[in-house]
Amino acid sequence: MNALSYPAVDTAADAASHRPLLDVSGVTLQYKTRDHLVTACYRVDFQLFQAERFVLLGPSGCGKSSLLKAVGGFLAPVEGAIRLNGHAVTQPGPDRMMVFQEFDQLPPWKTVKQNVMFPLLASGKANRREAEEKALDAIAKVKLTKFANSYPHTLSGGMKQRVAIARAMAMEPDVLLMDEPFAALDALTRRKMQEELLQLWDDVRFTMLFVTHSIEEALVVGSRILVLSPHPGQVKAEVNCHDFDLASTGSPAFQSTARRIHTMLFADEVEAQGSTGA
Ligand SMILES: Nc1ncnc2c1ncn2[C@@H]1O[C@H](COP(=O)(O)OP(=O)(O)OP(=O)(O)O)[C@@H](O)[C@H]1O
Repeated sequence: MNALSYPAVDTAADAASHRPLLDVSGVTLQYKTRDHLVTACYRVDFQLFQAERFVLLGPSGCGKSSLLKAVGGFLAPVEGAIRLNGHAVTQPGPDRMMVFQEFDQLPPWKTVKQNVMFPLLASGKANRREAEEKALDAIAKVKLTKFANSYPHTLSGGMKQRVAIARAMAMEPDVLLMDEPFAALDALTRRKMQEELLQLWDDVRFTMLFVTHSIEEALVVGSRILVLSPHPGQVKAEVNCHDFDLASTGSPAFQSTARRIHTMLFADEVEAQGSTGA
């Protein structure tokens, strides 16, 4: 921990009374390829509490997506443990729903409503009537009621991402996992989606683990940020940023925190280049 580190909760008493929803402890993730063993991240620790908006921030290749996959149960740690509600994560489950960057994550032959209903039905979480009710409710929350019977190819990129968010939210997961969900959108739409996500959070108070490599996006959408070093990712610091939103991007406090994170990431890049002789 360094000067940018803050406690997750205000007092030791608070800490004792709050069990983390998600506990990632000493997690190392690796990929075995035919020729190499790639270490994606090394001994990463973080804890996520109910209704937090927790952001994994770091340069390309530092293992952010890999960490999200591991929390999703798609990639097993070679070292350390991941616990959700005190239980070891060993496989994917409906308690963790993922939203990806890609616009083609929605089957094109299903309407918006059918897309949102699908995981509810496939997981057995709801019967058809309940699934329809939950789907329409989630679709209304992302302001797409008028498009409930439209097909994905008739929607804009931003609208497709709202459907993907509605589909995940309808499952009422313990944690919503978001892998750079707005990265492929144009700047204005991205900003609008960040605003809508924060409104949705105000309304529903879900728990979110959000991956980005944009410092500004991390500060806007997050309540807490885990800053990771370059490949293989290691925890650099935790930054408390729950006071920031889109309205504060021009404020001196926002700008100075953004600069401090930038310096931290950039210093790492220089170190990494130095160590490889680049
Ligand atoms: N399926 C895979 N097989 C082998 N190596 C992989 C695989 N997926 C990721 N990696 C490697 O693991 C490291 C971490 O990748 P990861 O995608 O988790 O990083 P990231 O921080 O999400 O990057 P980006 O911001 O570019 O998406 C990288 O070196 C990457 O090349």
